Amino acid sequence: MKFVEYSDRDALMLGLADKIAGELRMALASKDRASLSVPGGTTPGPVFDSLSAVSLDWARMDVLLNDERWVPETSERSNTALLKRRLFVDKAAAAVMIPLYGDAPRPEEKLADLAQAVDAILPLDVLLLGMGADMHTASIFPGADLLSEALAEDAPTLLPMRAPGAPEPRITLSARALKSAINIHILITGAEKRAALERARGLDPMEAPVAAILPHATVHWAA
Ligand SMILES: O=C1O[C@H](COP(=O)(O)O)[C@@H](O)[C@H](O)[C@H]1O
Repeated sequence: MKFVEYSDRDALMLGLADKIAGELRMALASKDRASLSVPGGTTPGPVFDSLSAVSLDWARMDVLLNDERWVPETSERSNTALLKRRLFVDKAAAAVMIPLYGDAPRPEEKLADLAQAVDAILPLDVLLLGMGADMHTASIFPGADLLSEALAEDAPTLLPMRAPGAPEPRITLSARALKSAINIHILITGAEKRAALERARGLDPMEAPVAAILPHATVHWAA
């Protein structure tokens, strides 16, 4: 694992957006289309704000979430709605969104269709992940019903997920799909998540799911 500490959160968000933009530019220089997967939640909004204003050939970009809460876009918990509000604006509005939600009561009903579109763009060129203080990443939670399936080396690309700490069903990229990304970054802020990260480094992914990704990732942190 690589660890980069920034002087403050503004420097973190700007520096990380710049790093990601550079990696996307590199990817677009050598092929027709490139891909970016991003987290939802409360942390990455400022990175999206910066990225959305970057001059890139966004029309050649496929963008998807790492995971989604199984709620419609009208819900304030919808990661898709966050992405549309903060990333798919300005220059980045030209990017193609690969959805992780479909209108059905349960994720299982849409899983095959959603997975087919994600499989078509793997491996991801750039993966940005978040992490919860409980050491979950994407929607791979400690104690989740399909945790061992999501961590398996032969895991499917997408899994439905239900966990004690998650109020609604989720859909998530598996650890296999995440780890296959070419450039992997994890964004965390604050003392609580820094301590959780240190704890996760010594734990098995069944206890600390983010540990499955850490050896492949650069972690970006500011207090
Ligand atoms: O529920 C989620 O949580 C994690 C962490 O979110 P944060 O609010 O602590 O930044 C996020 O990475 C994930 O995509 C999201 O669905």
